[in-house]
Formats: sequence, C-alpha cells, structure tokens
Amino acid sequence: MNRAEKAALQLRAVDVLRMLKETRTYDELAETTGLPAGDLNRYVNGHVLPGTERAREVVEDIGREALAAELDARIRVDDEGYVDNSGTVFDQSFLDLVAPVVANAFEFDRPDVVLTAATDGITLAASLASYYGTRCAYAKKSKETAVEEFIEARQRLQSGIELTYYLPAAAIDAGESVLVVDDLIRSGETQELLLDIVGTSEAEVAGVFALIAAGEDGIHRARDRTDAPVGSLTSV
Ligand SMILES: O=P(O)(O)OC[C@H]1O[C@H](OP(=O)(O)OP(=O)(O)O)[C@H](O)[C@@H]1O
Ligand SMILES: Nc1ncnc2[nH]cnc12
Repeated sequence: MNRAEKAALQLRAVDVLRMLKETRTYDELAETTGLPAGDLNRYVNGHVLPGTERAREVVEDIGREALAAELDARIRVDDEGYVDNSGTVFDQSFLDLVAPVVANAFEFDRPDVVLTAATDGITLAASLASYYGTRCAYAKKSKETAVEEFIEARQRLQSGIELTYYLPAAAIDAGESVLVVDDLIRSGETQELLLDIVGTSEAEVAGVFALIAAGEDGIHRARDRTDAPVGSLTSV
C-alpha cells in the first residue's frame, strides 16, 4: 500500500467511526469497536488518525457488521416479502460509506466499470464507481434516445413476461473488468441479464454484489454464472 492509499484507508475508517458515533456514546462506541474511548474521541474529532492496521479492522470488520446492521434497520419488508429500500438507495451519503467497506470486505478485482440496472441500483453503482475512480454504467428497460448502438439482453421471466435491458454499446469495451451491482437480488434474473451484457461485450466479471439478498436463489444463480466473488451486505 502506498502512502496515499494508507491515508485514504485511515480517512475511510474515520468516516465509519463518525457514522457509528452518530447513534452512540463514546463508551458504547468503545464496546462496539473494542477500541479505547479516548482514542475514538481523538479519531472522531480529527485530532489523530488511526494506524493502518486499526483502520483496516474498522473498515473491513467493524464497518461491515455495523453497516449491515444499519442497512437492516433501514429496510421495511411488507407482508408479501417485498422490500422497501428507499431509505437506503435515496441516501447517497450512506452509500458513500458502504462503498469502501464493500470494496475492502469482498475480494473484487478493481473494475474498469461498475454496471447496474436502472433504476434502484444506480445510486449504489455511482458510489462504488466514485470510490474506485472508475466509470459507472446502467442498463435500462428502454432505449436511450440518440444512441445508435446498444447491447441487448433479453430473458423470459418466471412470470412469462419478456424483459429486455439495453446498454449503449460504447459503455463497456472488450477486455474491461466489470463489477455488476444492484440494490437487491431476488430471483437473480436481473443480475443474469447484466452478466449476459458483460459476456456480449467480451468483458470480464470482477464480481457481483447486491446490498440486499431476498432469499438465496439470486445469489446461487449468480454463482452458477461466474467464478468471481458474489455477495450481499445483508439478506432478508
Ligand atoms: O433478482 P431479481 O428478481 O431480478 O430482482 C431484483 C431487481 O428488482 C428490482 O428492480 P425493478 O425491476 O423493480 O426495477 P427498479 O430498479 O426500477 O425498481 C431491483 O432493483 C433489482 O434490479
Ligand atoms: N422490492 C423488491 N422486494 C423483493 N423482491 C423484489 N423483486 C423486485 N423488486 C423487489
């Protein structure tokens, strides 16, 4: 890790600690993190930065658990098992905290493009793309005007309805590495269409990630399609 990467990791750890501190006293934060309350106070107030190893622990372990818990608290599941996650996907600052934690906790190769499906995956994809410093692309259920060439992926869903996603062909180049993300994965049909688009582009899959897995079907379906890491931050 070079000096800039170390500094970035240390600052991300401070962001995670500040988020946790919003709903905790320093004693409670010490209990959550296992770190001394005095040190935490200095980190949160910006007087001292945590050392690299401590920062890594905060971002990868403590951060992942804490963000999963925060995500769980923001999700509403209705009587039929459908998820309302607008409390998450509308909150770009929360997603900006999720991005480094996800990038460090899952073993995704650094992508050239973060790909999602419109609509609800877009804010997560934007956060991850911004974290990696890469492009963000989203496939849509309709063709964008003025674009001449599209990659199309079509599938007949379990419901019998045919679904087509369109991505401007220039969004992904052959040989690029693509991280496929979405807010939610249930049947895995959407992720499969995104993986079809990656295949048609002759690009590589860096990983598949969803904030929420509703059941295990979608995760299994994605794992059948790629050897790259597949995971979610939480499941319902
Ligand atoms: O794993 P699956 O069964 O394919 O379900 C997951 C997809 O469903 C939702 O999108 P939706 O089609 O509702 O579109 P939206 O993002 O515009 O709400 C969600 O955002 C995922 O993209
Ligand atoms: N919001 C949602 N909750 C559960 N399953 C879904 N499939 C598509 N959208 C969904």
